Amino acid sequence: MNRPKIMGIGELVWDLLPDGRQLGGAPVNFAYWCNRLGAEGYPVSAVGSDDLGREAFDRLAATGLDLGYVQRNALPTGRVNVTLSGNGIPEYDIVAGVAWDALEADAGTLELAARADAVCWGSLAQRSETSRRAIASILEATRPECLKVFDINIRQHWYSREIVTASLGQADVLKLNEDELPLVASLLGTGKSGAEAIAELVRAFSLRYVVYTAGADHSEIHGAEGLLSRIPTPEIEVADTVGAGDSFTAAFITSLLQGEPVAASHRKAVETAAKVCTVHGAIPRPQ
Ligand SMILES: OC[C@H]1O[C@](O)(CO)[C@@H](O)[C@@H]1O
Repeated sequence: MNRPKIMGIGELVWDLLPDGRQLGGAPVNFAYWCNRLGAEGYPVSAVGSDDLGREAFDRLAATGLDLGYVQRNALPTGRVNVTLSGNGIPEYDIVAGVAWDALEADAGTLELAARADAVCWGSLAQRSETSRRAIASILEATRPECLKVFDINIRQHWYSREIVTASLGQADVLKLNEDELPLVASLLGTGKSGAEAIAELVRAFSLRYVVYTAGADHSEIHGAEGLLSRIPTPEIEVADTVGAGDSFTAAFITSLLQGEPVAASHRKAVETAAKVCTVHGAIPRPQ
């Protein structure tokens, strides 16, 4: 099987969960799952020169990920206070002014971008102008055939109409969930909801796919022809849902690039996300 090169660009954080800290950050979770499912997954992020940064490196290195694109700078390593509701749904309090807010598009990263088969980014890492510019430069360095995946991952108030529309304009694939869809529809002033809002996004931004997850209910893949696949979410014992969406996107994209059809890639995504929900945190602790 071929090993597509897939980059996850943006935040790297320690998720401070009620039962301890876990590595996280959507792009890192994404890269981890791409790698685990048979792609070459590359996290592109930054940590500080502090103890948490060193520990993040050690923990990620133990997973076998290539950390050659994780930068180090003088800011503190990212941290997120995570509280969980009764059914394991997280709420995030994301510390600002941290290492991944100063991401740079260095020569090595641009060179990797020029060879990448897919790149994935979100809205949160674009909260700082520096990282927003770096992400734009990395996207610009990709080949036309590189699949551009915007996993919107709206967190707290860290998004804007400008960031969302600019990223949608770059994307081939959009991933969003049931809370994010109405938010995006209202940001863009479409006045539409549900499947109509998705169809409008596909049309307005010439998207190849919209990957839509509705938590414990179901998920859908949409294309220019409309609904392509719909799968009910399996019933499982949920530890927490942290990182479930990131692993969903990773499995869908990896499978597609490995040549699987949309429906099979969607099934793989559903299975992978279900697995992530049964463990605490986004990246399982090494055994
Ligand atoms: O990336 C922001 C937050 O979202 C997650 O990636 C889960 O999707 C967490 O690991 C992180 O704290």
